[in-house]
Amino acid sequence: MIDTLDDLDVEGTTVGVRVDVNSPIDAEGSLADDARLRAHVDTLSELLERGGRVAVLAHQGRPGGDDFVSLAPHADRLSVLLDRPVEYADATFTDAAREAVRSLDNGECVVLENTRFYSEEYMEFEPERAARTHLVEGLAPVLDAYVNDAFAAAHRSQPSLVGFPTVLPGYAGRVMESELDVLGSIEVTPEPRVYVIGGAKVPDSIDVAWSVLEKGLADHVLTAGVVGNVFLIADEVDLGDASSDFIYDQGYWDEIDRAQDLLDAYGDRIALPRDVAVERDGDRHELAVNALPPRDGEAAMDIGHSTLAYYERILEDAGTVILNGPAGVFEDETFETGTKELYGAATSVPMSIVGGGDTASALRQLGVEGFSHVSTGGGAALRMLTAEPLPAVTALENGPRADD
Ligand SMILES: Nc1ncnc2c1ncn2[C@@H]1O[C@H](COP(=O)(O)OP(=O)(O)O)[C@@H](O)[C@H]1O
Ligand SMILES: O=C(OP(=O)(O)O)[C@H](O)COP(=O)(O)O
Repeated sequence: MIDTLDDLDVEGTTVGVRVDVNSPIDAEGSLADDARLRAHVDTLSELLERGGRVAVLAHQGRPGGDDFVSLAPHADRLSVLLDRPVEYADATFTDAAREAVRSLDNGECVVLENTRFYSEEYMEFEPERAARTHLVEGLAPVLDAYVNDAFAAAHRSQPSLVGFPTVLPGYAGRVMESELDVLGSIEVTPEPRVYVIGGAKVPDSIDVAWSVLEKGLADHVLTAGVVGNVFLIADEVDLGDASSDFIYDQGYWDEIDRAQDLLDAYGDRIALPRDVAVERDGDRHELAVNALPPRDGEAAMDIGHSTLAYYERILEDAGTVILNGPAGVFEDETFETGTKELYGAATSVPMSIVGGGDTASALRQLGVEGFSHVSTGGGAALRMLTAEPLPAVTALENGPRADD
């Protein structure tokens, strides 16, 4: 049982609110999409209107990535969305951060700096250990309560997600509450159930595939995107050096063995791309799997039309489809077809659930709509749809209550 904002006496309370505003960032370092910020407006407005003093905690990107940037643009955008001043502090748990939080008045809000600028926040801990990190020990003393609205990060056991609710009374925000509500009952969704795993987070996707196949939740797993490429290599298809180097550079080479094990165990329920699209002479060029490898330098950037026809046939009979991750490099118009058509076909399935920051932004960009539920989370939604507990939710369940 988790407490929600209905259980929190907000007036005059200093609340640390963990949100997930991890967003695409453009070449100028600005937000390329603000959907994840808009999702948290209800929670933040409610806390502020009820007289809370709000310190916003969030991560952006991963160390080393081009999108690993400060939360200053997020604070500016939140100020517009909340229609009130939102301060930004370039500190998270130091004296400067504590001072920024202490100086809040009722109904005021400060966005603290990207939690992942501190190395401990990019590690996974048991909650008790997470509670002893610099971030939590430094900031918790100036907070009265902790609200977790970051459903999209709830599959991570990082300090800002599992440490704070171990030492402070914890509450689910409105996004967290509604996501848990919708996604908490996967076992009772209509069958057959099809999971589509695309995108670029290969280890997470393979974990999910294992879990749903092992538990009998998935009748079919359709692979696409980089995940599909890893499965093709595991199936001994020669995708050429460009795709292989990309997978190697991402540190996903070991995933090929895991994909192979999965194919050995559940190959009859896993569908692999039958063709891929590469760029040739400036255009999209589709190659059947038996015509691979492509020419030197050509990478598999999307699934092709024969794969689409194959996957659409499977979707025609599905009762539920759960999708995460674009089918190709949708950011490039030449390779948006796979994502547009596959996701478009999924909207005709009686129950269609989509997850993922990039996926949701791809669908908006491509104008694909009509799903039963578009989750703010990708990995988190998938983890939940495997009927696995989310560490950040477990930490809220097990943490102290205001009346303890
Ligand atoms: N074949 C491919 N090669 C390289 N990148 C790909 C391919 N297919 C999809 N992608 C990339 O995957 C990224 C999104 O994946 P991911 O982060 O896993 O999605 P989400 O945030 O929805 O979980 C996009 O930037 C897209 O360009
Ligand atoms: O974007 C996120 O996850 P998602 O891509 O699975 O939707 C979350 O912000 C978690 O980020 P992370 O996968 O870098 O831990």
